[in-house]
Amino acid sequence: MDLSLPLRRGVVLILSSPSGAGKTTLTRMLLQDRALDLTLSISVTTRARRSSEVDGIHYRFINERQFAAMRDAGDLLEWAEVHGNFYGTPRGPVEDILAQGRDCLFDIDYQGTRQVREKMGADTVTVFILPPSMKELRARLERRAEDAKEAIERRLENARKEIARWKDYDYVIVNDDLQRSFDDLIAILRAERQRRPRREREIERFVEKLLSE
Ligand SMILES: Nc1ncnc2c1ncn2[C@@H]1O[C@H](COP(=O)(O)OP(=O)(O)OP(=O)(O)O)[C@@H](O)[C@H]1O
Ligand SMILES: Nc1nc2c(ncn2[C@@H]2O[C@H](COP(=O)(O)O)[C@@H](O)[C@H]2O)c(=O)[nH]1
Repeated sequence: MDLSLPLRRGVVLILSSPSGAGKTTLTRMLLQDRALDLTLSISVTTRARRSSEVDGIHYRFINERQFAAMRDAGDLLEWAEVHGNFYGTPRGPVEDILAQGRDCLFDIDYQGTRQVREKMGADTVTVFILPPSMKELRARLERRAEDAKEAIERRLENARKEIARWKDYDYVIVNDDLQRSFDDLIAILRAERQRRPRREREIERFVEKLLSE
């Protein structure tokens, strides 16, 4: 057995939703729970920074020329144009996290989800977050008050197309009660971490020792 390899395969946990359904809020809750030991994949984007966002923590904010250079150099694991801006996942940090057998959390759209699933296969676990109603989705975007009125309208127009992708996902959560949605996410993560193919090396080693008794 190669002792340099991690005992467990890391989970590639992807959250997607229409804008305003709550995936960023849930992502932050997951990251705040240190015991879960999740690491966020920090995307690059050409979108303007919101007042509540910090460069390097929520996104790396770059211009279109820098984005094209990363994409053309093969430095992005996936990328997509979403609501008129470019977004992408830098490849290096994700590979480092998974090589350590640790889990990586992604907040990306359905186009990126498809690309990551194609590349990472069975390591991928995908969760789609739905709003309880379209009225509440609008209310959340307006209450958040981080985007211009036109940007909110554009996001709401795109929401119907995005919601139609729910069948592409392994799990679907209707984010009505935030705490219940969070609990559901933790249940999904715990169960996925226990799946036998992810723990093959760990269990193999244990059984070897068990049978040698
Ligand atoms: N279950 C919930 N009940 C009430 N408000 C919520 C709930 N979940 C999230 N919110 C609020 O809704 C707003 C939008 O949430 P959030 O920013 O997490 O959405 P998002 O899906 O990440 O959107 P985007 O794709 O635009 O980043 C925030 O103000 C957040 O506090
Ligand atoms: N395909 C990708 N989609 C991404 C990435 N980072 C974020 N996103 C998605 O974009 C929209 C809008 O996000 P916002 O922060 O501007 O509200 C949302 O659906 C995100 O999930 C990425 O690297 N790749």
